[in-house]
This record gives sequence, C-alpha cells and structure tokens, in this order.
Amino acid sequence: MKSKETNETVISIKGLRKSFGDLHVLRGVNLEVSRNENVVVLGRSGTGKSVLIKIMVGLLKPDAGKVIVLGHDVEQLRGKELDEFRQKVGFSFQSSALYDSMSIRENLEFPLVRNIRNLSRAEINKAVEKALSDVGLSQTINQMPAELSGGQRKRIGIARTLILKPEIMLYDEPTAGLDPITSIEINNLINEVRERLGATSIIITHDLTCAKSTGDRIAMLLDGKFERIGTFDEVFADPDERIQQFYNYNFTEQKSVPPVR
Ligand SMILES: Nc1ncnc2c1ncn2[C@@H]1O[C@H](COP(=O)(O)OP(=O)(O)OP(=O)(O)O)[C@@H](O)[C@H]1O
Repeated sequence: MKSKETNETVISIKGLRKSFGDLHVLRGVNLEVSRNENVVVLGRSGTGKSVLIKIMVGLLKPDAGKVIVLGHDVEQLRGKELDEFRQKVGFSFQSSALYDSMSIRENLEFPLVRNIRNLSRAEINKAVEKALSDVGLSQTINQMPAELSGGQRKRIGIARTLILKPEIMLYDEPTAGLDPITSIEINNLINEVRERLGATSIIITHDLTCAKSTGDRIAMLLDGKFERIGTFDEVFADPDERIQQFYNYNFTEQKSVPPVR
C-alpha cells in the first residue's frame, strides 16, 4: 500500500469524451490520482482503457474534457515540452516492445541515448545496471530478448521504462499471457516500483489478482465512464450485475458472457 500519504493530485481527468465516428468510447470520464498512488483501471475488452492511456500521453486528442497530468494540460503540449513530458510519464506496453535484434543492454540504452544527451559511457552503464538490478535481472545484460521467458521480457520492458526515472508509470496489461506465479512476481515488481521510486501508477488490466494486489483504488470503466471508483472490496461489494459478472468471470472461469453494452 501507499508508503507516504499525500494529497497532491498528479493526474486530473474531467469530463473526458472520445468517439470514433458513431462509436462513443469515452463518455464523460472523471478521475483524480494522488502522487504515489496505484490506480487500477478495469474494464472489458474494447471499453476504451487504451484510448484513455493514449490521451493521457498525448497520442490521441480528446473530443471534450480536460486531462491535466503533472500540472500540464496534455492536449496543449507540443514539441520539446511534449518530449520532456513523455520522459516523466513512462508507458510500459502490453507486448514489452523490446527490439529483438538488440541485446538487453542495448534495449535499455536506447531510451537513455535517445532522450538524454551528453551522457558518458560510465553513466550509461551505471543506469543500465541499476535498472536491471531494480527488476532482479542483472544476469541477463548480454542476452538477447529471444533467450528470455515471457515474464523476464515483461520485467525488461518495465526496466526500460524505469531507466528514465518517470514520475508516473502507465502499465498496459502487465500480466497478460503470464502464468499465475510469474504474474505475482510482476505484481510485486509494480508495488516495489512505487516504494522505491515513489512513482504514481495507472495499471490497466483484466486480471483481478493483479488489481487486488497492486491497486490502492480500482476504477471500473463501464459504458464509457468510471461508474465505480474505490478499493477493490468496495467496488466488488456492489451488486450491479456488470460488476458481479466481471468478478465471477475472473474467479470462476465462467465460459459465456454477454457482449459489452
Ligand atoms: N484510432 C482508432 N480509430 C478508430 N477506433 C479506435 C481507435 N482506437 C481505438 N478504437 C476503438 O475504440 C474502442 C476501445 O479501444 P481500446 O483499445 O481502448 O479498448 P481496451 O479497453 O483497451 O481493450 P482491450 O482490453 O481489448 O485492450 C475499440 O472499439 C477500438 O476499436
């Protein structure tokens, strides 16, 4: 859970709307996240979780509403300001997005060299070694991504984001495709990142075990809005059938579910 209590708001989303043609994906999303808080965004496939994250880092423009992250109105950021902002907001992709032709060392050097000029070789080496040690994978430094397991690749993907020391981490499906034990390791890593770096995290997942172990609060995306925001127990105590279905599907492996409404 949160190491320090602080009420400083680092993410503020108000009245956010986004449609693609007739498809109204986000229909008035509101969310406030405090520094050093982990907020899990839960929702069925296609409900707009990735669209929300893309808007938060300026990859997509909203149709209406305000998104203020670390004091910046994201929609207004351009050029150098946008580049600097993106260094403070680390985005850990679902696929890990490692370069297969590069060694682990080269994969980790890449964001450093691209984003921070004038680093010495010694500084680069130190940063790479620290990021690998933070995710418990120092021994893989000279290996290639193909030689690692799915869980190790995820951890390297997270290390590659951490190397720029972001203030905010956005995790897109961090445990997708991993076995339960490896998933627990990733959940622990997400919590350690918060403890060690004091980062604020948004974690997008379908995995309720991940949600329960990493989330201070859960924001449940239903019909284009966060209809429920609260602790895991508060959200799932709600008798709303859509919320109970989500819970039952995860924990009882029910096979048939109705389409997203
Ligand atoms: N650039 C785009 N152009 C048109 N439609 C889009 C675009 N990006 C997303 N969509 C649509 O918006 C909806 C929400 O997509 P999104 O990727 O955010 O879902 P999600 O909740 O992240 O799903 P999943 O859990 O499967 O990753 C989908 O119907 C998708 O097809």
